[in-house]
Amino acid sequence: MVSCSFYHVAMAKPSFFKAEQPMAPDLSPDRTFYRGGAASPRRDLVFVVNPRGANGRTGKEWKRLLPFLRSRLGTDCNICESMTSGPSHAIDITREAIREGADAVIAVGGDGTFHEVVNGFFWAGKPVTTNHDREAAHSTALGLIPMGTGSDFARTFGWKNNPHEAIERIAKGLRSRIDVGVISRESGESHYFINVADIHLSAKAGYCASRYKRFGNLCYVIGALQAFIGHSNQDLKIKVDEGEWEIYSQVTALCIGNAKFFGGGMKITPNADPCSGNFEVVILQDFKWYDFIFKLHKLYNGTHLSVKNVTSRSVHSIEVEEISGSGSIYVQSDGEHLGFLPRKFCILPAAIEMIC
Ligand SMILES: Nc1ncnc2c1ncn2[C@@H]1O[C@H](COP(=O)(O)OP(=O)(O)OP(=O)(O)O)[C@@H](O)[C@H]1O
Repeated sequence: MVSCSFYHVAMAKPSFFKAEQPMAPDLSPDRTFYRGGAASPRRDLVFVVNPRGANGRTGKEWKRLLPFLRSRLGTDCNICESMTSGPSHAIDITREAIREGADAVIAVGGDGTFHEVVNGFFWAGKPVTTNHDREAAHSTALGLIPMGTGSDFARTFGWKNNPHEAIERIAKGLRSRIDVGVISRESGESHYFINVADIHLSAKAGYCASRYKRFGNLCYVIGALQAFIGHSNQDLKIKVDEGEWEIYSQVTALCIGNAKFFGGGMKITPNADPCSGNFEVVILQDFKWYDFIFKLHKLYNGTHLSVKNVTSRSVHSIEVEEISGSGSIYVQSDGEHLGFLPRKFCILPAAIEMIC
């Protein structure tokens, strides 16, 4: 059972705050939570809110949203809110909520916050599970109230940055199992992603864009322009589905899609489907700066796969190494800077149950 009122995770200050009205009188204080059970169906929903998301708009909008959230979900659910205090805090909150048996952990913010919540579903290479033995069959669902700058993951499902619609989805409670990507390297921890991981120019553009989030979606344009400075296409070594190494010459960007959109609405991997058990890998080769001017509209509407020097393939795993040995080829996942090549990307089919 999640104790919503004062709950401590790795930090000194409480992480969950009860954001609901008093408990219904017919429920005993030491009640057990069984998802979907007939006896006591009150569910613990933990909302992980990034108050700094979308340049601070998420925090303000969340405050306005709470009364509606309470009235729509508070009758059947215990609503716990937890504000993130900085980068990576959402990971700790999520792990703790799952261990305590939360029915769902719902990210409130953009793709970065959602990405951290997804990473909180795993620890030391394995899914996090509840501490309560009696709830061995229990699994915590993942939810999203998109309120970010780009909110790219939500676009694959056709969801808008509309919190009221998101709350209706949570109230309906429909769930589907979706795939998650895992990124590894020879040394170091695994890292998880749910939307798109990408390499080289686009990853560098994302890294640059993150410094200009105060300009809203314009940050992606500024980031792309900045990334072009000093950019050169690179030959990369690629191994797909544990096959032979192949060389792709003059790669501009390599994108691994579990879902379709990145960079604030660019439909980069248009055939990706988070329920398919595969990634779609799209590789752009030998692009010049003017190609982006003439082909940008195709990248946005997802019709770029027929363009010269663009290839697409469906894969379960892909390893990517650079040939030049510069150690400076950017990697990002879900819009978050991850470091530099080499990396291996594998799909974990149906890894998480998601509120859809
Ligand atoms: N309290 C906080 N203060 C500062 N940064 C935070 C805080 N909590 C979380 N963060 C960081 O803010 C980053 C961006 O947040 P988020 O993704 O929610 O919004 P966004 O960047 O505006 O949206 P999008 O990623 O969809 O473009 C996250 O990666 C997270 O690490």
